[in-house]
Parts: sequence; structure tokens; C-alpha cells
Amino acid sequence: MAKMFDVKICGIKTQEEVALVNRYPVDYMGLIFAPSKRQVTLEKGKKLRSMMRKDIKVVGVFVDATYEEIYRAIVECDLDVVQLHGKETNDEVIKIPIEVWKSIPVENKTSLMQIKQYPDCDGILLDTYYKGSTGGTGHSFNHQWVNEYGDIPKKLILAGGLSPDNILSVLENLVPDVLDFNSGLETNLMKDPLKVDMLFNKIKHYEEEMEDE
Ligand SMILES: O=C(O)c1ccccc1N[C@@H]1O[C@H](COP(=O)(O)O)[C@@H](O)[C@H]1O
Repeated sequence: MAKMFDVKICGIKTQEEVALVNRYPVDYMGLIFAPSKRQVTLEKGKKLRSMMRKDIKVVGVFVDATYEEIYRAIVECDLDVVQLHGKETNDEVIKIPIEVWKSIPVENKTSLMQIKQYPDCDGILLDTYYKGSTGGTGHSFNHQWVNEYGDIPKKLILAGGLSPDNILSVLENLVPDVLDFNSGLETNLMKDPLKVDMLFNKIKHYEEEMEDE
């Protein structure tokens, strides 16, 4: 059976977290270079990248960084994808020489109209709008708005408060190209082995059920 969606685990910041995530069928790991509780330096990102399983693609997360900062991270940490989480424009997206995902902060149905401002990005990442924060808040939005919006002619990455507790009800409503997990897999800001295991058990059962239907 063809794979229904990819899985990204973001906010990786320690060697222990890389070793944990390497044991699961993960497609992307995310390194946050923006100011955050999960921020890593280029040096740390490079080290963590070298420990990741070779088939896993690495996503660098930035908030209103300069082109030079992004380019340096692409080269030093051998990034596969750049995720832009700030007020970057389509003109900035075009310049980036690798795959780019632009995050859209979703506050209400009309927030989704912003997708049209990014004709040149490869992926649209939908995350929950949260006043005073750029990401990693653990809050979800109403996924029904995405179905009502209609076709999104890009890779669709769904983020915002996804966790082992809500993943099955999320998938009842919406099956994106990539499911993006971050704070929902943490305890005390560290990826929690029990939560990660619970997530992949649920995904496995979901895929088996879909195969039987
Ligand atoms: O996680 C962060 O600290 C962060 C900081 C700045 C920009 C983005 C950040 N994380 C991204 O936010 C979404 C949703 O995360 P969550 O599941 O709600 O915790 C995800 O794409 C992270 O990559």
C-alpha cells in the first residue's frame, strides 16, 4: 500500500533525541535556528545532522532570517528543506536554492487566503496563529477550514499541537502530505520516548485499518 503521509519531528536539539527518533519511521527531522527554547546553533545543528539516519530529510526552521543566514545553515548543516516561519515574502522564497515550506499562521478561515501569496514555495505549512508567538505553541486550529478552502496545489504540511492524543481524530478530518509533530511529543521540553512510541503505534494501527478497508 502506498504511504498515506510523511511524518516530521521538529525541535530536535540533543543527541538523545536524534537517537530516539532514528528508531522510528520518520521522514523529516527539524532543527530550529530561530530564537526559541528549542534553538540550536549551526555547530550543534551540524553535529546532530551527522547523527541522523541517512534517509531522513532535514528541515531548518527560520523566522525572518537573512538570506545569508539561511544559506550558511543550508551549507553547514546540509539541509534538505527550509521552513520559513515569519513574515517572509514570495520574493525571498524564490531565492532559496532548496525546497521551501512557508508557514501560514491560521487564526480563522480567511487566514488560508494567504496561501495565494506564495506561488513559488514548494510546501505550505499550516500552523496555529498564537498572539506573540511564531511557533511551537502546542495549539491546534480547526482543520475543517482546510477542507472548506479546497485544493491546495502544494505539498501540505499540517502543524500546530499535533500529539499522540489527537492524531487519530485529526486524520478523520484531514490527511495532509506531512504531519508535523513538535511540543506534543515532549515532556519538560524533551522528546519523550513514551509519547513517541505511542504516536507510532497509533499511526501503524491507522495504516493497517486503512489497508483493510
Ligand atoms: O518550536 C519552536 O520553538 C518554534 C519556534 C519558532 C518557530 C517555529 C517553531 N516550531 C514549529 O511550530 C510548529 C508547531 O509546533 P507545535 O506542534 O505546536 O509545538 C512546528 O512546525 C514547529 O516546527
